[in-house]
Amino acid sequence: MSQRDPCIIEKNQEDLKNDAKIRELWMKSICDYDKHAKFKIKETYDFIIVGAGTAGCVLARELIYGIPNINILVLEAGGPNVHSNGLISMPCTWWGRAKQYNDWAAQGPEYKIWDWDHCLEAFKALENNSRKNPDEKFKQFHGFNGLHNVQDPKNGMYDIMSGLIDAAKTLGIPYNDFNGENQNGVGKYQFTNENGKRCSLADGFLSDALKKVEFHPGSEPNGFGKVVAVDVRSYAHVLDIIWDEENKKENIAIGVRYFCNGTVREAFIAPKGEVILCGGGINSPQILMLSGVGPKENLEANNIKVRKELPVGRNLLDHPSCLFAAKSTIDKIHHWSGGSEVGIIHKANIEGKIPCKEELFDENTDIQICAMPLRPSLIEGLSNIDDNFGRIILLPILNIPSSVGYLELNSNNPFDQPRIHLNFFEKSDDLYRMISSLKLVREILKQPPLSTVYNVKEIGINDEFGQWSTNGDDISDEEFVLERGTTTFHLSGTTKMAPESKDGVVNHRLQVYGTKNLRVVDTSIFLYIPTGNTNAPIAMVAWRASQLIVEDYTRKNSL
Ligand SMILES: Cc1cc2nc3c(=O)[nH]c(=O)nc-3n(C[C@H](O)[C@H](O)[C@H](O)COP(=O)(O)OP(=O)(O)OC[C@H]3O[C@@H](n4cnc5c(N)ncnc54)[C@H](O)[C@@H]3O)c2cc1C
Repeated sequence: MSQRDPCIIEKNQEDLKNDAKIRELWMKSICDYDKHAKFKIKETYDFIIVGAGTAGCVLARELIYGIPNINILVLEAGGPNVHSNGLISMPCTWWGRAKQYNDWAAQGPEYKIWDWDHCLEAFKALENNSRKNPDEKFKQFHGFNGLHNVQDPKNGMYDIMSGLIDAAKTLGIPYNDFNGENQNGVGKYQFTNENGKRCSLADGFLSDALKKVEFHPGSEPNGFGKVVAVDVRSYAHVLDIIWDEENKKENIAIGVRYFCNGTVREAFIAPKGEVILCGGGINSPQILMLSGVGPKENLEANNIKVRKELPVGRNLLDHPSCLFAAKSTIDKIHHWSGGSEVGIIHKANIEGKIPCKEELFDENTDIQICAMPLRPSLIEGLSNIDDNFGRIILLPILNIPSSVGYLELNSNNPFDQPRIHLNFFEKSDDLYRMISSLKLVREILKQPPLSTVYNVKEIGINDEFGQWSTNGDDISDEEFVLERGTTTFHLSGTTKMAPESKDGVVNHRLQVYGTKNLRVVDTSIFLYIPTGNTNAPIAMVAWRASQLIVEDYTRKNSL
């Protein structure tokens, strides 16, 4: 990848202005928003999918091809895929892991549909891995015919990244291809890439879903026909769920209210249809709570009538991380690869010490360190860094955090962000494990060839992306972690899939307890946060969910 194209930068700035304008319009109109207003347009669909992120795109594609003669409405609060900015197109890593799925399945016999065998089948169905000459072991864990492109780095790797691998090996960290059976060790990532650009699920799945358009004339002489297609609306912000007021006790979802083009609209589902929330770990719980499904206290405090009391917004999970930088005075980094080329996955020491040999070989890993080369002067937003040296960025991520957060409504305004309490490092073992990983990072940087050939020197930990603390001497590791620890954007767990008696919000088929025609399919449903990046696991969940929805729809139709 060469320097950022000035046209792209200009376009991004234009997009940002538009976003601000749209938001301003939303805020103005929402002040006048009257829930009892008469709506002019009545739209009916078999499925309404809320959110065209990872899960929503997979689901739209799998449902439109999986069930004959249906139409689907996808409502997306953000802009169309083509408006995504340059940063979103950067390549980055793909990583999924197996073990925890059997824990999901262990919750009861009905949860067996989520055991590792079922999940692996779904992972493979999604993936189109372009590895040349994959061996049998690799084939066991990867798919080659799906719509989600996964590649090895196209142009090889920077020498300094090979140096990092050698330095890690010097410390006794084993080399491993961690996209296979075991995750511990140092190795190279694969990317969700096509032609050097990050390939989203919208590129693979939503584009394919949009290709299916059929018209079926009505059977009666003057009967209406039906368009079989996926209708995607961008800048369409879902406000809440419309319930069947004639059967109040049953909490039957019949549609959604959404805001688009300056007005509040309604869309409805056909009698056997469903509303499927794919708004992500923050917004799906928010929509549920705005619709009266959630913790009684928080709903009542915001003047929302409680329809079903459930612990929505609890169990907020994320992977805390600390961005750590080292500078090489050897001028060998000419551009930003834009992705984590190398990873080190290890078990941390619970007392905050450098992990010992046994821990480095332990397959029960709890830390992932992503490493990438970076030349700040080439990156928009980092121009405040006045030197022109190359850097290695190392990002230790706590893959199995003990601390759990929660979110709650700030108000009943759908455009008001919920209050998010991440509670990072609340449990001391999280803090010590992160400190252990930082110490390991420092040890790696001291090893040859990093210390010899590349003259690598630690700079410190990131402060709001770009301002590095001077070095590790003037601030303790504990302060480093507590002050600079940040999100990895893997927010999950807020409508967890578990029995209702165990604080679940959705059942094993992802249906919201105490409601009808309503599911959640996104990272909110994770019981435990996956021990790795979340994009592939949630795509997998959406693929599995599509099978469950097809089964249920077929069953309803045969009655
Ligand atoms: C900056 C960043 C970098 C990341 N990098 C990686 C990575 O390298 N590897 C990895 O595996 N994971 C990565 N992730 C995490 C990954 O993107 C998420 O885990 C994944 O996208 C979650 O999928 P989802 O379907 O649950 O939600 P999302 O993909 O977030 O989709 C939710 C969609 O719903 C829409 N929406 C929300 N509210 C409403 C509403 N009220 N009405 C209508 N639409 C609504 C949103 O606009 C969004 O499009 C990254 C995340 C971020 C933010």
